[in-house]
Amino acid sequence: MAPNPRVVQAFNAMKALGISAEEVKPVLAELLRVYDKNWELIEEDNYRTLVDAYFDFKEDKGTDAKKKVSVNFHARERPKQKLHLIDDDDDDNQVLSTTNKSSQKLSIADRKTPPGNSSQEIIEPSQASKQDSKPRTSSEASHARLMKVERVSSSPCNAPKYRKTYYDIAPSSGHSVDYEKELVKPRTKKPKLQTQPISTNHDGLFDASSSCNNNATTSTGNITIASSPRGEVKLSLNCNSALAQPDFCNPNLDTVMKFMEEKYLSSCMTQDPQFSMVKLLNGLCRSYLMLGHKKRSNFRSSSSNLAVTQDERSSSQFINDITRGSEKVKIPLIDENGSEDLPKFNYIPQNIIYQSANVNISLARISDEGCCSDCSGNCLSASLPCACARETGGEFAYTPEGVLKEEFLKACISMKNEPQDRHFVYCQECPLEKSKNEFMPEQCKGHMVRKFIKECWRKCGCDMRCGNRVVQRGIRCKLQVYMTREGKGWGLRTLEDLPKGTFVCEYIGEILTNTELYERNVHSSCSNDRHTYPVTLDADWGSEGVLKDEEALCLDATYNGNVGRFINHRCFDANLIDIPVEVETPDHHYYHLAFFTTRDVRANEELTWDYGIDFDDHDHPIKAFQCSCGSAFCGDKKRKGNSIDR
Ligand SMILES: C[S@@+](CC[C@H](N)C(=O)[O-])C[C@H]1O[C@@H](n2cnc3c(N)ncnc32)[C@H](O)[C@@H]1O
Repeated sequence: MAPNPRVVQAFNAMKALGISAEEVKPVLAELLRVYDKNWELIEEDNYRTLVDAYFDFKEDKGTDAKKKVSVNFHARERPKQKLHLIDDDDDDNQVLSTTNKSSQKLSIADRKTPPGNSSQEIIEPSQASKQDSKPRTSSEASHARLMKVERVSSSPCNAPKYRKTYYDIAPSSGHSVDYEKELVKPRTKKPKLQTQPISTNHDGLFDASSSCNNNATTSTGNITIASSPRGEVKLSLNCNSALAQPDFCNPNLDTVMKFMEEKYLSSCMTQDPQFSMVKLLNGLCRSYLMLGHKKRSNFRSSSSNLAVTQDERSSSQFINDITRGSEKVKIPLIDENGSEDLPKFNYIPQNIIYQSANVNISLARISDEGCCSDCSGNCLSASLPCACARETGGEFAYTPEGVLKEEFLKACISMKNEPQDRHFVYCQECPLEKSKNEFMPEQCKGHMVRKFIKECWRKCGCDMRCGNRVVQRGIRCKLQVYMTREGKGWGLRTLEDLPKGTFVCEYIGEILTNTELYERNVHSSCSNDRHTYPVTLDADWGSEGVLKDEEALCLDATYNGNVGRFINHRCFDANLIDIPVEVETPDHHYYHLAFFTTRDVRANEELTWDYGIDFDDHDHPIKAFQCSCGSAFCGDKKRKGNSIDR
């Protein structure tokens, strides 16, 4: 009978690797039995399954130890650039040092992990053939392979254990130097893996731009990705002592994976259109380092599904990104004392209508005079300001650098801090008063006239990079939510210097009618929540006749909001100012409320804005609180001081 051509081909493929048909035969027979004669599974990836099974078989039989295949990722002679195959003429049994001491890198074969160094590898593990289950299809088979991620170190702080992977790691030769291990090179022509070192910066950040950095033995933490032409992929994370502090222990790999899944798979991939592998690997590095720096990490889901890391010794709490990937920047939260409950709210990057608010967004409502359809590119670089600058007196509010123009900012600040009588308008029927007493409303107490910014929008001819589109492009600054020391609860600070006039964030929340807010407040008045989060959108209230209920709006960030909900109040000299911004609605019943810096703000300063509240007004939607803003101009302090004097 003519031999089965598939068998012949398999033998030929193995022969090319220096393995004889005699040796392959029993392995192939066993594979055919396990895979129900599914040749595709055996043939895919250039007979990878067969090769793996062969080596497993050899090892299980405990034949010649010298034939063990080992793969060296940390060799001193790490290939500096692209992939090579191991030279056929390489000496058998050549001993390679796995770790360059000066590089501080460790092989997974190291029995002892020196303090401050760690290495774990995520390796596509051994073939499914080693498992009992029989995959039915090729995709099931590869899925099975991918899903199984072996942990090199079984428990944090323990020395990594040897384990079988689809490449065996030769046992230590009993070298007396902890950092050095010997690996026996294969006698066979097993292709050497291509290693491509990818540097990380000192935050443990994966740096794609430096992925061509050939210096694989640099002492900075890095990720090494190795692959061979046969498709084997090995990802090795290295953290050096500069990154790992004394309390660093290898985090449990399952924990890192779970953390990654919660953080990235649920947020980045589903919500972030900018999701990329670089981001994911960045996250992996960060997560690994972060979790490693904690003696013990646990995950608990608050109502907002945020992954919280707690350090049990210092009881500090840390959330890597409260936005869950919904902003362009991550916004971490930290509570150094771990004394407070975590904020319970749902992060939303854009306002959302709760129920009855009438927010009429339609292109038809934007007149041709209300947009710049003839513009293109960047409106700020046109010789004459376009129609969108009309709202701000024929001049754009922004500079080409993207900050607010000095004069515009100055005017906004002075209207807020030194309001003149002419800066107030009075409603015929004030929605605020009406919600308090529908049948016998009191007289309107007045609403401050506000200067608006008007940004270009969808009907305009310019593009998204137009300098007159700042707020709509979202948060760009590095911010952090932290627990204040003055008893104000959570606060927001900047992690970088911010020039005067910089856009920081919007105040985002549910869009409620004033009546809805009032009812919400009545219902929640018995709750113990000491903080309140509403903002009235009353910039235009006095200028029209009588507003309908669904036109008198506010934003409530109590249950749904963005980072703006954490900005605390400061009397008079706050470093942020809230400015109304018209984007998609030409009427000013609804608008965006954007925060800009009032001066240069240094990194780590708390960001504050003046809520404009009257501490004597107990009916104000923002519940009165004892102000600890620390400002020399604190209205609450003055008020108390006066009442004591009296
Ligand atoms: C919009 S929230 C600000 C974030 C809030 N601190 C938190 O922990 O969620 C407003 C609440 O913060 C508190 N707050 C803000 N500024 C304050 C200040 N200067 N002094 C004391 N409490 C303040 C008040 O309880 C107020 O109702």
